[in-house]
Amino acid sequence: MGLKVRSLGMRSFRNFSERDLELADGLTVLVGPNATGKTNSVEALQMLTSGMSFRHPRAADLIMDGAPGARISARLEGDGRVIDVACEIGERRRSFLRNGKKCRPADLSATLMSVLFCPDDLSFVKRGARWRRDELDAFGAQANAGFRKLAQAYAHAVEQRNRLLKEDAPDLALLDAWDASVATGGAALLVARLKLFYRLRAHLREIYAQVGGSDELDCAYECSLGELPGDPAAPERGEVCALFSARLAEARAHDLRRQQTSVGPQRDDIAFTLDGRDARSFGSQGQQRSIVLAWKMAEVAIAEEVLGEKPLLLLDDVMSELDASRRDAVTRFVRGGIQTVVTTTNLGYFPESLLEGAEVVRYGG
Ligand SMILES: Nc1ncnc2c1ncn2[C@@H]1O[C@H](COP(=O)(O)OP(=O)(O)OP(=O)(O)O)[C@@H](O)[C@H]1O
Repeated sequence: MGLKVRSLGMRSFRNFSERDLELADGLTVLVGPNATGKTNSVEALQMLTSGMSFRHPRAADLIMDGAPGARISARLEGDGRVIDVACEIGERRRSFLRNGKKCRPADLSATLMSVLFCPDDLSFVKRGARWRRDELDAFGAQANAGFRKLAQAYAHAVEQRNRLLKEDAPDLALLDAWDASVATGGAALLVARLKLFYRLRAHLREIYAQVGGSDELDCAYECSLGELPGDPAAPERGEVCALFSARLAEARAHDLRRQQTSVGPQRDDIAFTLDGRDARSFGSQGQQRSIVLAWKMAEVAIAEEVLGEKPLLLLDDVMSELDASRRDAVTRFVRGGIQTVVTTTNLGYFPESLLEGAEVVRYGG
């Protein structure tokens, strides 16, 4: 059966002074009018599973107006295990707890992962490259604590190099040192990213056909360093580092002028094609939505491979945005036995047969 979230508790969190809810093993539907706290509940569940929120809030934003602090907690149960996870939020910081002991955010996702699909994701294919990079990195951080560290270390190195580039007369010896750190950290992050990307790609094409795509979907990792040596899915880290160092040296004059680092994983992108044509300009809105749906389902498949159990699926207000055939694809997926929390203002988007076994939690009114 695997681990399931049995219950969620929120204290002084967002618009809730005190709210507890029970979750079903299968589908839980949070239904109610706008601004009643459905997304806030999904956010709490995401924080307690992935250790992060898709809204990237400051700690203070999470605390109910006027309260000194907030607490969210969940009980996970399954296969004879009971695990309590919590997050205590103060004005400046949040701390995570696992069975009452302080832990790292990564320890929560190592217990149970989650995959979130929300309205912002619907424009995943055509939005700026940052959205696709962030999606890959956020999923990588959940799947592997090492990935999280690599991403943080690399972001720090690039930030320091950019800070130096902004000085009036940058110390070039120091710039050499930051170039070395950026190249080493960037190569490690890139190798980890590519490994994850190719795993997702392997599932994506097949899942796209299952969600109703009749054309052939493919995706490519567009690397700002140019073509990488060796196997694109598993390049050798030392060779990537050497290439990165060479690119930084070539770009130095340009970077000094522009005062920022112009090459590296922070400039990469993921491009999708349908029958070989760019999905951004050629794909219909429906096809682009099928691509992101397939991408999220591919994340579910990888999460299951990583942890040996299905992740928690969080669907925030997306049913109303999908047409009937894509809603059917989601319904089939949910029926496949994944614990799912869906928010909606209208139960009419769900077939009667699906609601029969679901826990329906009403918000507002
Ligand atoms: N720190 C906070 N303190 C008090 N209220 C807050 C806080 N943060 C958010 N809110 C309130 O929570 C409400 C939004 O809740 P949420 O986004 O969960 O709505 P929702 O039920 O998902 O609505 P919709 O159906 O429109 O998506 C807003 O009214 C907002 O003002």
